[in-house]
Amino acid sequence: MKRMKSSSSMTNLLGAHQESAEMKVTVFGSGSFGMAMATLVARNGFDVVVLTRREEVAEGINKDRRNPTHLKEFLLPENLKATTDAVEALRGTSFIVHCIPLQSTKSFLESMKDKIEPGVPIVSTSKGLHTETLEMMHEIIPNALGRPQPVAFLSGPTFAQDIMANTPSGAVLASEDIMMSQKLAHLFSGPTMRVYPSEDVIGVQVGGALKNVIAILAGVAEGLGLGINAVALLVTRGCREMNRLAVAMGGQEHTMNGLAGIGDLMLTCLGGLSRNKRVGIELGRGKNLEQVLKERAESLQGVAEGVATTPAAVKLATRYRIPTPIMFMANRLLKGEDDAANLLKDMMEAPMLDDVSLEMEFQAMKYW
Ligand SMILES: NC(=O)C1=CN([C@@H]2O[C@H](COP(=O)(O)OP(=O)(O)OC[C@H]3O[C@@H](n4cnc5c(N)ncnc54)[C@H](O)[C@@H]3O)[C@@H](O)[C@H]2O)C=CC1
Ligand SMILES: O=C(CO)COP(=O)(O)O
Repeated sequence: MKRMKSSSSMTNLLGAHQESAEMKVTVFGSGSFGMAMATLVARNGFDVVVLTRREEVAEGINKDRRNPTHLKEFLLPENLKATTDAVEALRGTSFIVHCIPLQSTKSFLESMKDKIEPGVPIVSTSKGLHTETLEMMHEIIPNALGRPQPVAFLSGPTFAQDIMANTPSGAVLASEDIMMSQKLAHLFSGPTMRVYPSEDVIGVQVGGALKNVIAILAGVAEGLGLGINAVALLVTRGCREMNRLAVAMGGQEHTMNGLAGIGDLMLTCLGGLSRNKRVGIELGRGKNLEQVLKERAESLQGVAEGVATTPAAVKLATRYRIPTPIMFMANRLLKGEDDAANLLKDMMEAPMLDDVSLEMEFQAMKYW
């Protein structure tokens, strides 16, 4: 296919999809979401190259048009290729879609910093908070690269499998520059994907990170066999915690009421495909976290970002003095400090404090 000679600036993104056949997109990561994003933009006509760590994955994609480890039931578009060579993956690229788990992003990007052109936009799809530094992707990316880089954040209720199946989905794409959000949102949009541009970089990222924490507890309730009332109770009260913390951190309430907030929370907590909810289900059934994570790693079930995000979420809630008893419950459970049944009993017995100030509610929390 015909390529633009130099495609590293935002101006090259103007006019897509008309120019899509001339633009190359690089996707970092060949896991479930890397494959879904690569397929989505390939369907929009871009030449896509997936950067993978594994030769057999690159070979499967290039020769058989299937990823042998993730979503292998789906035949991939012909204009989607893969390589293990970062220089080849990035040569002449117009933008990058980053689909590497958040906790691994710093070391991954540090190793890539000399290979990524400073003007190439990176669209991050990673959902989480760094366990130790509490950073989000808008901090991790420039810190790892050691320079500013145009960045945007795509988040919403988008299970990889449904994107591959080409059923209707929607998401939000945020960057500090609304013009850039609009252009990039357009590149992901198509007959089965609506992407809404936003400037709320914080809200979009916090929504995607915290919904995974609540999803673990939704899974726990299901694993304990407590019924849908209990799940709805946890998810709704969890949503309130998520919104309050996001706003305290600088996110906008309307973002939390949209696809990147409640939309993703509903999908993850109530849909059947969530890895985070699955971790919770196993914990609710009595397995310990170590056992659950070992089994998931052995069967390549993919990252459950909520596990590493939960300790960071409670530290941020403490920093901002936001009462988040459900997130604290998740943290105690993951740390093995209490069992699920006890924690839920405590939650039901906690005093009703809805008509007091946030600070009084924060001080009245039991565990922290
Ligand atoms: N799977 C889904 O439905 C969705 C996932 N996401 C987010 O996308 C991100 C990626 O998720 P998935 O693709 O589902 O995870 P996954 O576990 O299926 O794949 C992760 C990929 O990253 C690679 N990777 C991990 N550590 C690496 C490192 N240090 N260096 C190089 N490559 C590394 C793995 O080899 C794998 O290809 C997560 O933050 C997730 O929350 C967002 C929306 C939907
Ligand atoms: O973020 C997701 C969908 O929007 C995927 O959720 P899980 O990571 O829990 O599978």
